[in-house]
Amino acid sequence: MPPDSQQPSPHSTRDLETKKRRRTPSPNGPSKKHAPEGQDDLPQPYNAMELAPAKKIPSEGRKLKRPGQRARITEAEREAIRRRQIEREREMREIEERQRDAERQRSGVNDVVRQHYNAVPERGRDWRRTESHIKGLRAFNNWVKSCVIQRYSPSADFGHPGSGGPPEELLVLDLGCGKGGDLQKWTNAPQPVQLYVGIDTAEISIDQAKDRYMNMGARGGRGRGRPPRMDARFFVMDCFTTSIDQIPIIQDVGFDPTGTALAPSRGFDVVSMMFCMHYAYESEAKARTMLRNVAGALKKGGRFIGTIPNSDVLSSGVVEFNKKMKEKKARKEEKEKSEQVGEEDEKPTEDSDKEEGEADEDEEEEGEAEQTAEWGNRIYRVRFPGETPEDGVFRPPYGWKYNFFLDEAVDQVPEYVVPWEAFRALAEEFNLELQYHEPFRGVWETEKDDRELGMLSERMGVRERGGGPLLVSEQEMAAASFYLSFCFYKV
Ligand SMILES: C[S@@+](CC[C@H](N)C(=O)[O-])C[C@H]1O[C@@H](n2cnc3c(N)ncnc32)[C@H](O)[C@@H]1O
Repeated sequence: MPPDSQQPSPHSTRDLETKKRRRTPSPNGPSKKHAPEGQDDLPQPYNAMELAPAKKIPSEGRKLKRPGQRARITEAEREAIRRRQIEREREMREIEERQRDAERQRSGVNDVVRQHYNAVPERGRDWRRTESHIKGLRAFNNWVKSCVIQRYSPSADFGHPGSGGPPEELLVLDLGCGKGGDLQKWTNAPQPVQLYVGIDTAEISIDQAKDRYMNMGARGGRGRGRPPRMDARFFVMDCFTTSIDQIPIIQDVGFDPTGTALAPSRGFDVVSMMFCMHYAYESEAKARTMLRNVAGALKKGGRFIGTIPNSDVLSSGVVEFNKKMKEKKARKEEKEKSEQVGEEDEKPTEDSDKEEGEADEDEEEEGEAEQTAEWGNRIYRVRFPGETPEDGVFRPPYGWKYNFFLDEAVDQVPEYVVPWEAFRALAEEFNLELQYHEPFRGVWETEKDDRELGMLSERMGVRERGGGPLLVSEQEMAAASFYLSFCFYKV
């Protein structure tokens, strides 16, 4: 509803604001025309004029309603009125804040994530490659995703000399596909893709993915000037609370609703989850629904590939933080003890109470004792809102929320730790067997000298041409090192 709408909601801030203004006399006194005597507190139809700035009120309207009244109010009374007004405004702000909190609780984490991704602007390929502050990181992350697609999307018999005939084309399901950033990578996959199905909870991202697909042919690649050969379909759905078999094409390809069937003969060849699965680790129910969707959609021998934050990095971060806090606490206790001994030895005088700067130091230590684990650099930041395990073992393995910030991309969105070993064990329940697991830095080390992937890193702007230096700064590399890539096989 536009701000000047005729019918504000009875609870809207605008309405509260209007009431507030009616009760608070303008410094120029009330205008007869706009606030007739005795009607200040009566409900009145909303009138945009009432909100007009006080300077528009004509000068004769400045007369006080009861001359002399002002003189009867003492300074103390005026101060009390001012304080009551401040107090009322504070209460109002608290009520509004509580309403917003309740709304956030009702709509849940998924809505926060959905709204965040819907709001991220699509700034185009050229901007991402030239203007972005984190173009090195973007290029590196995209290159790692390409490596995983190139290495792990082909079926086991693809390219084998004895297989004969044209290669079977892949059916690919991309969960949390976002704005379709991987579409081009799939059209360049070694084994051709017949069908790509992209699902995401953010409806605006899905619209942008559709546009991207429609414009792909025109921009180049295999389908230069024509729509790409790969067929693509897009759907909006929360894949962590809902079974994706509600989507007809998922049923058509083949879906096992338990996700645990052995050797299913129908299904997708590949399910991909890039930078997305960690949102499912809010609860066991969500993680299980997510894996049921993944495993239920895969046929025997199908690959589950993806990238997620590396729980080893998160564990080391919290261990280091808790160690530091423990050392500080010990130092503080030690200091307090020695002060007590000192106090017993000599009677304190006012002067000997505190040395210069001592109070500040104490306050600083106390403040830090209340801190929660947080680290990062100019590009990325991780902050746990609550306590974290001293030994770095996230137990139980669900619901370990942290807020994540990534320059230009993710603004304090809640994410959840995916404790690697627990995830691997859960995946096994769905007959998903681990094939590959590599932190991003390791992907660089092992693939940078590969003939094709090395060349690709140059074309994508990860390193300079001719095997030149990395175009990814140290800070960007630290942010990239937060992630790992994986591949499971459906048995
Ligand atoms: C960091 S983006 C990654 C997008 C894409 N996979 C990529 O690599 O460019 C994370 C995506 O996960 C999606 N997502 C988060 N929770 C989801 C859910 N419950 N169901 C489906 N998608 C979800 C978000 O909307 C967002 O588009």
